[in-house]
Amino acid sequence: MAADSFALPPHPKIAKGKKLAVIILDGWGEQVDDQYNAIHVADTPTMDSLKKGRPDTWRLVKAHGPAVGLPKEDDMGNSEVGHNALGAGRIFEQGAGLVDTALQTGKLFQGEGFKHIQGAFPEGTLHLIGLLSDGGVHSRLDQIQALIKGSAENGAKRIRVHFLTDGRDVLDGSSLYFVDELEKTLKEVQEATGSDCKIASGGGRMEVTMDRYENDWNVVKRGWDAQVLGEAPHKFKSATEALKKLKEADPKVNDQYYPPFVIVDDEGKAVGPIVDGDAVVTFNFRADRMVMLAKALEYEDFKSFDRVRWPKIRYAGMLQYDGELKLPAHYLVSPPEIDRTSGEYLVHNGIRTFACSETVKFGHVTFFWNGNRSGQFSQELEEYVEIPSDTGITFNVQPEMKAILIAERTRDAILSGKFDVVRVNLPNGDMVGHTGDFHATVVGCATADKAVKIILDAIEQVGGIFLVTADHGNAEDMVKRNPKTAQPVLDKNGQLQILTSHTCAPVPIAIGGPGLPQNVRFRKDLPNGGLANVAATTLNLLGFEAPADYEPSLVEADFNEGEFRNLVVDLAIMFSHASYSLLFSKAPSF
Ligand SMILES: O=C(O)[C@H](O)COP(=O)(O)O
Ligand SMILES: [Mn+2]
Ligand SMILES: [Mn+2]
Repeated sequence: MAADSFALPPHPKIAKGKKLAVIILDGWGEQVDDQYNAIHVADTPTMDSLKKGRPDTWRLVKAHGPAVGLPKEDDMGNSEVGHNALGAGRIFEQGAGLVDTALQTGKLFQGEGFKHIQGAFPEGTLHLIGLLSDGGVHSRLDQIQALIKGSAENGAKRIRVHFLTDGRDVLDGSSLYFVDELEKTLKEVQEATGSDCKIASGGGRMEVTMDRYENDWNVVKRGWDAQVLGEAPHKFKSATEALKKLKEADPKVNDQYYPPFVIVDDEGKAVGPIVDGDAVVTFNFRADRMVMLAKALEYEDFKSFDRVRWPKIRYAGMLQYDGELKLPAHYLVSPPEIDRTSGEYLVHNGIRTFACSETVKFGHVTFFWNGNRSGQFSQELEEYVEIPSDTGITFNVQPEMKAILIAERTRDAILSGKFDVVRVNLPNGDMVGHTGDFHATVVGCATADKAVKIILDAIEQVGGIFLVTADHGNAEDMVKRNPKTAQPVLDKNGQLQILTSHTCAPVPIAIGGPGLPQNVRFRKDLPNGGLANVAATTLNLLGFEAPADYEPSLVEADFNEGEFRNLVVDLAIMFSHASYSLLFSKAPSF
């Protein structure tokens, strides 16, 4: 597309020139207000004040299922699809659905990526690495099963699976079930095709491999040692034995945090290290938590940790994870082509942008926001600030996270006058919510609310506009519920089942600030509005018309500000004429 076609016409009724703050509360949905809703229990005066009695400037938007490009209505939202929709202003079919289609049509096994790995099948082993659950956020069990089956049918003679247990997008403790299902599939495929299929290593997703945004390379190194080198502090004969024994040894260990382990044969030898001539597929479709491993597997020049051995392999991602870096070079399914994001439009229209979060969410307001593209569109017009996250602790230990620092940096950016728009992600509701620690999540939500206040105060000072929303639910529901009655479900011991995952709840969106023109309010004719409608909304608030193919803006302006000012002046003149006429007992002459 030619650069000038990025030029956006001015909005006919909303003037340019007001500073805009776009605040994303990560994992902050709207749900029944009971004692399991950490947002409800938390002290959140700022968010409460944006809602109460403000139907024109507060509403809910959809953040799950097809509204954000996911295959099914019961697919909970997540950060990738949520921020993609927020930034791109359109709904793209996301990785989950694209992989489904490629598997159903069989195209996955005919594409360039599969042909690439197939080259290793005659002599080498096919290794499959990724998250084992049916969460549907990073990967899905049924896709992994289809991939194993299809690979064996298409020539893979030896398959080794290196899995990561979940407990974050699904209930903690469910990993035993998923391992069982995986073992069944491996056995079935082995019997049906004669391929030698085994689990080779494992570990919990937060402890092994699935770090993101380079927060802690040790996580990836622990995985590398187990998956590639076949070395880990724990060795077992089977994955089921591993999960059971590790839990017995340390009852506090949970699915998210299992230490790395390798599966060994009767001689104690690892059954599946990755060696020269092998093929590797990282089967997560979601990018953020696979990029670091992809770099370790793919880059010759790599210094983030000592790989000890860098095997010469044929590697493919389930998808290409980074369109800008072209990482990895080979992939089984083409990623959604998220183009012409709102960030790109802004730089073409001279808007100066500040984006900020802490490491664990930094890529959300940059990489995901920009359509899974690393780097800035413009060095001159954009500044991206990353506040280092805590490492080596779970976020319930420090539930305040870096929210106040993010807010203070953003406040300073607003007051500096150097930016037209700031966008931030406040991580607490999500990151602390994922720990399942209710009280810590309450503290996290209260902190996020304080951070919102800091940013809103700065907007007040500069006469600007704010837009506060969220990317999906999490902290508003911390227990598993019966879908019909909404009552909490107890486990067989009569205990509440803690919900560590996201939800399908809608999320709030609020606009305001002294710069919000009095003629602007939320439309009432978009009851099904979702996150993809937010980009056009922000462009409007900056005084631009949104691109024609963007999902419609959530705001309407019933007359323009100039008209509004004229009306006020006319009324004032009328009033003074009337007073004058009355004073001199003459009939008003207008
Ligand atoms: O990766 C994670 O932390 C979870 O699977 C999903 O959380 P997010 O979508 O909020 O990042
Ligand atoms: Mn999120
Ligand atoms: Mn999350």
